[in-house]
Amino acid sequence: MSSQPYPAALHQSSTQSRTLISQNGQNTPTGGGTPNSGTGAPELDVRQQLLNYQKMFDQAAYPFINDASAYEKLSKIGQGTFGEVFKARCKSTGRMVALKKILMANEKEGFPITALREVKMLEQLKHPNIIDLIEVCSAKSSAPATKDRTTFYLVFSFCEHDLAGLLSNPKVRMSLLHIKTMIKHLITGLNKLHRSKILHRDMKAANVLISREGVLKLADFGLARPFVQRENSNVPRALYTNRVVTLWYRPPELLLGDRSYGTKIDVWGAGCIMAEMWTRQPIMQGDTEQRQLQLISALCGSINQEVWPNCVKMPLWNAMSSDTNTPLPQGKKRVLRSKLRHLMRLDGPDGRSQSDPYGKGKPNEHLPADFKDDDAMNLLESLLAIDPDKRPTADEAEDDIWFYKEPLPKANVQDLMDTIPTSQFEYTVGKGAHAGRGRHHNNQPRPNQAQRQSNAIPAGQYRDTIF
Ligand SMILES: Nc1ncnc2c1ncn2[C@@H]1O[C@H](COP(=O)(O)OP(=O)(O)OP(=O)(O)O)[C@@H](O)[C@H]1O
Repeated sequence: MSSQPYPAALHQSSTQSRTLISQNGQNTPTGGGTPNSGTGAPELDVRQQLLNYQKMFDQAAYPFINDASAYEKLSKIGQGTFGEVFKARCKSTGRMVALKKILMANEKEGFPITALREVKMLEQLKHPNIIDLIEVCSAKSSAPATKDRTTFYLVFSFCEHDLAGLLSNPKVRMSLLHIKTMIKHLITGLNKLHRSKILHRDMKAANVLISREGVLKLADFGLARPFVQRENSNVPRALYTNRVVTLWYRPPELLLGDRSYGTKIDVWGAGCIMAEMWTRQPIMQGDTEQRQLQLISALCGSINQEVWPNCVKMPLWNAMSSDTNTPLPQGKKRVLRSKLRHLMRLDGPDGRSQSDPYGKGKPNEHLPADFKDDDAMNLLESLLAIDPDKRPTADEAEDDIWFYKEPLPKANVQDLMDTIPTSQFEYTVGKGAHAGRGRHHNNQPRPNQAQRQSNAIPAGQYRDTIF
């Protein structure tokens, strides 16, 4: 495996990279000038220019990028929105990796800017609880239709499991200690991300991977972006795209059209994931933005100025509240605590195994009848506060009292991993739980998540429900 740094070109904007990487070291793009280059050369039509750029990319040499032939592809493990993901083995070291293919098909600007952003951010994010980008590598296609076309891959250290897969497997029994350890890892990874001034913007159980050694890693930085800390509240925040975060994990401010959101959108996602550790399914599964708001109100209480003074400033507040079938119903009590308490008391403070991971059976008989893990519940309540300003920062959450009480979180959940014979990917790929993973930025829930809930749900039909 190469320990070489990423190529210089990858540190530049994609436009710059076109001029920085060339076959013979000359710093000029092949294929003529740009439409208004002012050289007096005849302007090329756009299509021809694109072909020229593609040709330039295909002909270029990438001296700092390893050839993908250093890896032996073993199986396809995922179909991301932006390309396929393969499990592969490094031929020289035997190390298992995940190769994420970067789709170049419609890329007008050479190396895709989204992938470039992902690479740049992951470079800064070296942390045990964040997926490790090992390198970028390239390969020439041998298929007749795309012969000699260059394909790039992001090479990640391989993780055996993802949290969505683990939670959907009834054979995986998690103790309170396992849950606490994994939540601690999740929040520690998120804290590293936010301290590095990066928003994840796609927090969900499917984007949380777990290594064979039982260490949780935040993954999928395809939607992540750097942010600027607002030092002075009089200075308006930058406006970001609102269409982020998979619907079921999307917080109220995004659903109400906020474009100057901050780190608390990820904190809400962490709260949804924390609750899912007990419910074993996403806690609010709406099929439209309006419905998602209704489900949030049904579980977390009505959204209004009493609980969130600034809610009326949200761009869609008026539109949503004047709707005759309003997605912002009033008079709804917050029932998160009462709904989850039963599930949470299924396990003891000593971290004994759950007797029934789905909470359908009797509560743990070793526990006093009035046992409740109030500290876990208090943390969860705060992560899922309707008002983003009332949610803790990841830094505050990492320091939560729950993590300092028995059972203390461990370094890893290796003992849990040892009870699972095969990789979750092998268990689920092709069987539904991870099939057809499209990124879910629109109104349609991702099929894999719908399929996770119950075998009784026919393909294409989704529950519109709270867990
Ligand atoms: N390091 C890894 N180890 C094991 N599997 C991985 C790894 N990285 C990604 N995968 C698998 O590939 C899938 C897609 O990867 P990823 O989420 O990064 O791509 P994406 O295009 O952003 O996908 P999505 O559309 O699902 O958000 C993951 O859900 C996971 O199943």
